[in-house]
Amino acid sequence: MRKIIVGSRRSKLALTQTGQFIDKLKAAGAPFEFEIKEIVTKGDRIVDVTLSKVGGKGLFVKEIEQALYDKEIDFAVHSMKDMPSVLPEGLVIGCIPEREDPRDAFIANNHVKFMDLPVGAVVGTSSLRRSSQLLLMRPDLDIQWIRGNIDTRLEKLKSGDFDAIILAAAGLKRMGWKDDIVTEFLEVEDCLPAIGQGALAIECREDDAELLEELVKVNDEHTALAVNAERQFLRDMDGSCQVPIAGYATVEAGNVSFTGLISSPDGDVVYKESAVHSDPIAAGQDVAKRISAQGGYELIQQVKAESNV
Ligand SMILES: NCc1[nH]cc(CCC(=O)O)c1CC(=O)O
Repeated sequence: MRKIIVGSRRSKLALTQTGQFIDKLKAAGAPFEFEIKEIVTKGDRIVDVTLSKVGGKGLFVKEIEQALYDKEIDFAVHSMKDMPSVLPEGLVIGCIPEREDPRDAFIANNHVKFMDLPVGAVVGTSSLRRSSQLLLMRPDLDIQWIRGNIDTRLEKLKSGDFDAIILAAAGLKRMGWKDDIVTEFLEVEDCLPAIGQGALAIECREDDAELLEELVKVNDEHTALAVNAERQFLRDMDGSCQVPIAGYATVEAGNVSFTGLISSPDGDVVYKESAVHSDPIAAGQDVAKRISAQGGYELIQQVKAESNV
């Protein structure tokens, strides 16, 4: 029996996601043995500065992709939202399993609801996408950067450094946290998720036919269509971490409904558009085109030039 080496980051969430995906493959009857190989990425080593300052998406995947090239691993389980919009030559997303909850979770001390937070309350997030959308609803809030894994962030909340924090619902749920620790799930209409949020990307070599044949058995059609629309938007907008970018698609009766958002880092300028198409690529492109026509693309180029990426 072929032994498949699975690459994973070392964080608890990454290892949990990887273990859960391997269980799914086994349940689908994949005729392999599995071994997990832990890989430390640049994103894991940088803990003292805001990630958006040190260079965009890809921080969590580069070393893992090198290990795929070097055949040290056979596939890797990534959070889709950490994946750059274009994959390097020779590597593919072998499948996209069913998506977890795509929403952001708002967690406050004493379970004070978001709109009931006192004026000037301190909210912890290290995502420009989240901060710009939260400030649209509550311009008075004091957004402070927070880093670390889920446990660390919950600890910092409890210690009183923050009145509230925002975490992806998917991470919490995969780690087995019950809904009752969440004060409220932010609806996608109010806080549009990161592109691919809640979904996983299973990345492998494109010539590994034997593995690909098993991976497609746990592909989720609806999730894959939705993520294709979202990532087309990401590609067309030339997104990077410096610019708040969000997007979320759903699939119903063969149609993909996609909403995309771009905003200035301070959240003062926001472009948000939706489109429905049977083709996910067309849905992503349509929204990108409309946002670009309003000035969204220039906004991205301007922010990039200012930050020298
Ligand atoms: N930004 C880091 C990150 N990358 C993936 C997840 C987990 C959620 C997911 O799979 O979308 C998280 C944590 C978070 O944003 O709270």
